[in-house]
Amino acid sequence: MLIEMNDVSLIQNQKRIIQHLNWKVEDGQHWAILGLNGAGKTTLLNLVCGYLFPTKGTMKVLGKEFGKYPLQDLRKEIGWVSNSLLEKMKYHDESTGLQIVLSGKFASIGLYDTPTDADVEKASKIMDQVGVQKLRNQPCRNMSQGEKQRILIGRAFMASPKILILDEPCAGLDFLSKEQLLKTIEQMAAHNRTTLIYVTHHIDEILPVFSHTLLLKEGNVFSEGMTENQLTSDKMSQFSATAVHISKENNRYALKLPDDNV
Ligand SMILES: Nc1ncnc2c1ncn2[C@@H]1O[C@H](COP(=O)(O)OP(=O)(O)OP(=O)(O)O)[C@@H](O)[C@H]1O
Repeated sequence: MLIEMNDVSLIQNQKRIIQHLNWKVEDGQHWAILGLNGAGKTTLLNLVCGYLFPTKGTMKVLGKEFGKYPLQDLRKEIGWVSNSLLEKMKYHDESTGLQIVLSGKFASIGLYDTPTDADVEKASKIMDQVGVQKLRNQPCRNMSQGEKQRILIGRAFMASPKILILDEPCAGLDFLSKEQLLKTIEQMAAHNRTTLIYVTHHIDEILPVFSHTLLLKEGNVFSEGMTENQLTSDKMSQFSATAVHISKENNRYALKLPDDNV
């Protein structure tokens, strides 16, 4: 079991942000977390990475109970690609694609340590998988946002994490860059043993590789389980308190609102 949360609640500033949450992630699964703004997605990720502690309930991540194991060691096994990481790339404008990917081994963003030949070989292989070999010697300042996202995903794989959190990776990407990034994510899932947790507001980003989906609402699990049982018109209408229609074509989900609900 990779993540095990039992009746977890989190209260901050007198506000109950997470309420009686139960969630289990097993080896070999890939999860999507879908929630509207303010549902508690970021808070849930902060709990998983040990940046926040449950007020009530118990949780284990990678089999380790919180408070009984050094968090530093645990965090090395969890990658987190987020917008704030993308922001930090601004301070490494001169670093090349290869340097950024390599730096994942040392949990830094720029490269301050000397990599071995084996590290460079591993980084090169990852860059092939992520489709960014052409950015090997290109400084970050010349990269598009979509290219930076793929470089950051490559950087995360450099540490061979057991869990990789992809926190709204398609936010701000144009439709072509988004499709390219989704393809990259699918490929990485096929080539690595890392469990992916993909956080999003949009159901069209939930690719077939995400076997399981958690619908998070008001800090609670609205529903969870096999993706095809979550992304149905009935369930999504209840979830969003709006009549919505879900369709699936070429293995991709789409959501449509009736005209009078817009
Ligand atoms: N420290 C805090 N004190 C009080 N309330 C907080 C605190 N941190 C978050 N919240 C509230 O908890 C709720 C969940 O926030 P969170 O950022 O986890 O949601 P989210 O699902 O990630 O949202 P978004 O999709 O908009 O990024 C929000 O209503 C937020 O205002």
